[in-house]
Amino acid sequence: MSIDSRLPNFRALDPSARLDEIVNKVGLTQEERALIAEPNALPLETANGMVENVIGKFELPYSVAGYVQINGRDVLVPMVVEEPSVVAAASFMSKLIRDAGGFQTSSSGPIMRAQVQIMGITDPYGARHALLNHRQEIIEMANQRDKVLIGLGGGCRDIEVHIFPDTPRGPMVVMHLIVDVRDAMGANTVNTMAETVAPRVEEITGGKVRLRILSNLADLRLARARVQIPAAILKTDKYSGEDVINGIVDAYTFAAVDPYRAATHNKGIMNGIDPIIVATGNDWRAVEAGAHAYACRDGRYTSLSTWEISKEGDLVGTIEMPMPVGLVGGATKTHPLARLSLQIMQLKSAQELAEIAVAVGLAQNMGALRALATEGIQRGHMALHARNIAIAAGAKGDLIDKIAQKMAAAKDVRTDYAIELLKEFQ
Ligand SMILES: CC(C)(COP(=O)([O-])OP(=O)([O-])OC[C@H]1O[C@@H](n2cnc3c(N)ncnc32)[C@H](O)[C@@H]1OP(=O)([O-])[O-])[C@@H](O)C(=O)NCCC(=O)NCCSC(=O)C[C@@](C)(O)CC(=O)[O-]
Ligand SMILES: NC(=O)C1=CN([C@@H]2O[C@H](COP(=O)(O)OP(=O)(O)OC[C@H]3O[C@@H](n4cnc5c(N)ncnc54)[C@H](OP(=O)(O)O)[C@@H]3O)[C@@H](O)[C@H]2O)C=CC1
Repeated sequence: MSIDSRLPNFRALDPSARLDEIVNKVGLTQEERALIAEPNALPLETANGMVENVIGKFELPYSVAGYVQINGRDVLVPMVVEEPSVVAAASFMSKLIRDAGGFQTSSSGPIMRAQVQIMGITDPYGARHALLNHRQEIIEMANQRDKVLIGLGGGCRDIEVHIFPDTPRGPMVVMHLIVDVRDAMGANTVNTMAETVAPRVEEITGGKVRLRILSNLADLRLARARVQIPAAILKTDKYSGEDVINGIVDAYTFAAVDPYRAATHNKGIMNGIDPIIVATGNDWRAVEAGAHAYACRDGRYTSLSTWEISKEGDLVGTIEMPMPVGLVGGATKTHPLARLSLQIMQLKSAQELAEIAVAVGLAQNMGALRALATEGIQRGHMALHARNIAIAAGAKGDLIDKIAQKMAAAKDVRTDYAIELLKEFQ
C-alpha cells in the first residue's frame, strides 16, 4: 500500500489525534493503535525475558517524522528520542528535500564480518596460505549451522586472512568470515559460525584460537543516501539560497578537516539515525560503533557526510556508512512497538531500513548545518527545549507551553526563569 508521508499541521494536534492520522495513513488495526496509545505496550513479563535484573520499564517519547520520500516512495518514520528539535528538524529537512525530488538511496548487500583471532603462530604468512587453501571447507563448515539463513539465500560467502606480524604478544593471524546475514543484524548468526569453525582453524594453522566474534566495523554493509536541492528551496526570510548553501558547505568543510568538529557533526547525523534504531528494537551501540570506526577508516576521524555545490549551483549532500540493522533477530520481534515501527515503515528488507536510517541521518545533518550556518542552533532548538525546562521547573498542562513560549520570546531559556514565571502564572 502506498502512503502519503506529508504531515501538515501534525504538530498542532494532540498525541491521540496524531496517532489517529498515522493509523489511518498506514492502515493499522484498533489493536495495533491501542498498543501505541496505552501505557503497557511492553508487558513486564516480556521485558523480564529480554534482559537481566529487570525491575520495571523506562519509557521514552514515540514520534513520527513526516515528509520522507525515498527513491520515489513515501515513508513515515518512527523515532524514539529524548532530545527536542530532532524530530522537527528531520521533518523540516525531509520536507525541503521532498520538494527537490526526495532522497536517492542505495546499499551494499547485508554482509557482516566475524573475526577469529589465532595466536601462538611463528609462521603467520604460512598460516594465512594454509587457511586460504581450506577456504571452501571452512565456508561449508560455517554454513552447516544455520539452515534457515541458507534457505533464505544467505550464509558464509568467503574468508579473508589478516596478519599482524609484530604485536606485543607475538605474531597474530585474524581470519574473517564474510557472511550474508539477509534480514538479521547478524551478530549472533556470525558468532555461532565463528565458534563452529574455530577448532578446525586450530588444526589447519597449529595455532591457538582466542576470540571468535563479529566486527562492528561493518564496512561491507554500507548504506548510502544522496540529495540535490536548488538554492530557491533553501532561501529563508533573512538568507538567500546561495548564502545557505555556502554556509552549509563551509560548515561541512570544517568537519572534514577538524576531528573536534567532525565528532559534533557526526553526532548530529546520529541524532537522525539512533532514534530509528531504537524505535525498531535494533542495537544502537553496534550502529554507533560502526559509524565512528568508519569515520576514522583512513586513520583520521572525519565527516560521515559530504556537502558540495553542483554545476547548476544546487546543494548536493551524500552519506555512506555502515548500517547493521535487522528486521528479525535481537529485540525486533520481541518488543511489540519495534514490530509496529517496522510495519509503519512498510519495510520489505533490512536494506530498506538501513537506507531510511542514513537518509534521515543526512537530513538531520542538513538541519543542524543549516541552522548553525545561518541563525545559529539556539533559536529553533532552544524554543523546543524550553518545554523541557518548563516541565523540569514544575509546570503542568497549559502552563508548559505558556512558560516555554515566554522564555523563547525573551531568548532566555533557564530553569530559574521558568520557576519565576511559574510563580507569576500560578
Ligand atoms: C527546529 C527547527 C525545525 C524549527 O524550524 P522553523 O523554521 O521554526 O520551522 P517552521 O515553523 O517553519 O516549520 C517547518 C517544518 O518543520 C517541522 N517542525 C517545526 N517545528 C516543529 C514542531 N514543533 N513539531 C513538529 N514539527 C515541527 C514541520 O515539519 C514544519 O512543517 P509543517 O509540517 O508544519 O508544514 C529548525 O530550527 C531546525 O531544523 N533546527 C536544527 C535543530 C537540530 O539540529 N536539532 C538537533 C539538536 S542540536 C544537536 O544535538 C546537534 C548539533 C547541532 O550539535 C550537530 C552539529 O553541530 O552539527
Ligand atoms: N558486537 C555486537 O554488536 C554484538 C551484538 N549482539 C546482539 O546480537 C543480536 C543480533 O543478532 P542476530 O544474529 O541478528 O539475531 P538472532 O540470532 O536473534 O537472529 C538471527 C537468526 O534469525 C533467523 N532468521 C529468520 N528469518 C531471517 C531472515 N529473513 N534473515 C536472516 N535471518 C533470519 C536466522 O536463523 P535461525 O532461525 O536458524 O536462528 C538467523 O540466524 C542483537 O540483539 C545484538 O545486540 C550479540 C553479540 C555481539
